Amino acid sequence: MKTRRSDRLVDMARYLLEHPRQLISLSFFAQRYESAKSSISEDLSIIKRTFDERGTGLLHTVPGAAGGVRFISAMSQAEAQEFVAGLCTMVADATRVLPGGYVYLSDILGRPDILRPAGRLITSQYLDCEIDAVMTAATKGIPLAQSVAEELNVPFVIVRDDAKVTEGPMVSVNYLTGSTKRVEKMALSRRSLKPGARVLIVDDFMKAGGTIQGMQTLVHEFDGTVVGTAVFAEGRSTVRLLDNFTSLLHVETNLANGEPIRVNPGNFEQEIYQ
Ligand SMILES: O=P(O)(O)OC[C@H]1C[C@H](OP(=O)(O)OP(=O)(O)O)[C@H](O)[C@@H]1O
Repeated sequence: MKTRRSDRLVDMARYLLEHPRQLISLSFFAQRYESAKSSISEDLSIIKRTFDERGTGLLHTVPGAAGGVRFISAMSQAEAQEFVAGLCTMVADATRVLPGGYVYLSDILGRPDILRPAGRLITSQYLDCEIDAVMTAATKGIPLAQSVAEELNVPFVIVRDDAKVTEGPMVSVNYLTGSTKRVEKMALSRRSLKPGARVLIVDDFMKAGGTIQGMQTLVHEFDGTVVGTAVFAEGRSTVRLLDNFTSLLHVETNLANGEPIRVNPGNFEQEIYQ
């Protein structure tokens, strides 16, 4: 039975949002709603206009017989600025300061209402990048990595600080923790990444960057490519082992003027879209 336009628009928008970065042919929608391709094409124009006006994300059209449409999850500049301003206020709490320049974030990174927009904002930094997997280090980076992976519609892989029998054969690397100048080990199951995988590295917090650097080394052990590195927050550190990364927040503690904590927007690209 032919589906009315109003019903098609609601269901089509939901389907697109639930299948980000997947190319979906007009024939698929035409069969799903028993409607003509010309009607589907008009439907998609309405959805694209609304998504653009509301900052929902991008709807790319791929022309040709093998073409279709692809929804790209993204966050508009206005929404990003408002979201990060709220995070700055939330994190700028002296009781969050931990020894060694770390900050307690686990409550914030356990909230779906924060993880979802944080995943969209991080994803927005890589709109034109092809990404096969998200990589994070156990444990605190896992919720954020899952959110980013969901917005990219790709798997996320978890690097551990020790080999596990239950992970099968593993690839391990040693890395220098900049903060404590100790040599540490991290390992990833051989099954986790295909050779040549394009990987986005995500973590909750970066201080010296040793953990991130270790994950970058691991990606190269799989002959992979590091597409980018994104952290929820970067702390200040006398040692900084890498400088090419994206952060949502910049956190300073133990400030010279006796201020317990200062939180500002990180270095994420604000001119995302719109
Ligand atoms: O930039 P660096 O100096 O390497 O520090 C950032 C590390 C340290 C901390 O993890 P831990 O608290 O060590 O481990 P877990 O996430 O398992 O709690 C954080 O989650 C980052 O992964």
